[in-house]
Amino acid sequence: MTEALVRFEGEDIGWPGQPVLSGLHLTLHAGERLVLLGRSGAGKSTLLSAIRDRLPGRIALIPQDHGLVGPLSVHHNVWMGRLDDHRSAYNLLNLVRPLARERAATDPVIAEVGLSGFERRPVEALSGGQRQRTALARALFRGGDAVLGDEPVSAVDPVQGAALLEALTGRFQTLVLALHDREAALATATRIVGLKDGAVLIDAPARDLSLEALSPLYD
Ligand SMILES: Nc1ncnc2c1ncn2[C@@H]1O[C@H](COP(=O)(O)OP(=O)(O)OP(=O)(O)O)[C@@H](O)[C@H]1O
Repeated sequence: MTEALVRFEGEDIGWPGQPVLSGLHLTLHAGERLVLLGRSGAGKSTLLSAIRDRLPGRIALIPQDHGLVGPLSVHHNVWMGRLDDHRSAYNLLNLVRPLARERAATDPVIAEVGLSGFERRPVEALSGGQRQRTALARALFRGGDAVLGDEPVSAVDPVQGAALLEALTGRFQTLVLALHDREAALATATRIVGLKDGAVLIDAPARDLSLEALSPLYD
């Protein structure tokens, strides 16, 4: 078995006095593609943030609200994925006027998510799906040991979503994603954790599961 990255051993996860998941047992290993499923409010975001708090190494995040800066361009938002790799004077310089080398660095990931031509467009002038793709490009640009994504392809169509999930699996060794699309989950995950009624109802290799096997999560 590969290295254990995060371990929960019978813990309550949630807010003080308000556990969302009680007595959670879960171990995340390097190289896993873990997809969290469950109805709205089941605790997927809560578990993602608990995993994020403990995950070692360089992590790329795709938050549910995208976490973009509206008045800034697509280039700047993507480039912010590597803000902590540079000194602040350099960052300020690129913020005032994007440097050719930084544009050359972000252009390929912007193209990968299908946003070529939108590099200079302020994010606030984009559609919901285009914003989501910008957040995805930022994670791809950041790179790292793992990516955590909260509904990272919810605003794009299934074909585009499948291509974007493939881009993530190609870029990161370890993935933890909350998804609502069960077919996408089965196609992407090595392991599926299904949450229901404050507990883990399903924890199994994706290859052993089917759409039918997932339906009790949504009853
Ligand atoms: N800041 C908070 N303080 C207290 N309770 C919260 C807070 N945020 C969420 N909750 C509660 O925690 C539970 C789980 O929410 P969570 O956002 O983890 O669910 P989810 O499965 O990600 O839902 P969705 O699919 O709608 O995003 C819900 O009952 C929610 O009301």
